[in-house]
Amino acid sequence: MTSAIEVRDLVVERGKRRVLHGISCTVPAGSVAGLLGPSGSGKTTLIRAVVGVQVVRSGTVTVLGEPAGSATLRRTVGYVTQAPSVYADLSVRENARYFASLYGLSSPEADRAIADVGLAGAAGQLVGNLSGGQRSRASLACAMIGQPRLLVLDEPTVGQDPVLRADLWAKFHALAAAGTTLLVSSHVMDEAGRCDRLLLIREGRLIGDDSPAAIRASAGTDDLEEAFLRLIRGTGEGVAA
Ligand SMILES: Nc1ncnc2c1ncn2[C@@H]1O[C@H](COP(=O)(O)OP(=O)(O)OP(=O)(O)O)[C@@H](O)[C@H]1O
Repeated sequence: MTSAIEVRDLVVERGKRRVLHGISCTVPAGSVAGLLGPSGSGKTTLIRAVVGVQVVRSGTVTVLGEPAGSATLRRTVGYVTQAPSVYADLSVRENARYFASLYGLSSPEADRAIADVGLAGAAGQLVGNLSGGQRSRASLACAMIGQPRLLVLDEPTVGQDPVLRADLWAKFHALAAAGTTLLVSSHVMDEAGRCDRLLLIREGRLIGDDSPAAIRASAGTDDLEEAFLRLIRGTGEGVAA
């Protein structure tokens, strides 16, 4: 098994507080890994460390065999933050074509990414006039254009309706089947169940790193939401808190 992400003993301080307390985990290449945990538990901080924009106190983060943040990873890691990073005064198509041009790619690739996120019908609209959910998908399309080997998505389905969420998850799995690795943070439990592997963080510590089925078994319930509550509260059967 090749790893796309390897985190070893990662300690991060933000402000004067320690927010990650020695996290170690591995994400296999070509898998969809879900990152879950209560608000403020450190998900975005871990994501920032993986994409190489977070100063770390100690430990290592290796991405596709290189130290996180290496210049060589710029073209191979795509990152979509919670705040959409597209130009409001350009149309969806103009945004996508602009990002395509940065990768030396052509218009058809940009148009394909727009269609992949279900925005073909809104391609001519100014991003500033889109709904929040449409804007997030425009941002996702721009991140997918360069066909990154690792796609890191911070809450990509917020504001999407159930049909679009299902379509996006189908797309994520299609990308994984083609070899892309996805690290996806989410608060939505039915989405957690769609991941190959789940990383569960509580107060800056990893308290679960397994398949959804194994997480259910370890918490002693078939209901993933209840399993998370038990693990978060430290009341699961096999909880390593
Ligand atoms: N710029 C910052 N300076 C100081 N502390 C910060 C900063 N950003 C985040 N923190 C703190 O770091 C901790 C982890 O925050 P992080 O954003 O990683 O959590 P999260 O799990 O992604 O939360 P959410 O689900 O609400 O987005 C929190 O206690 C937060 O207050």
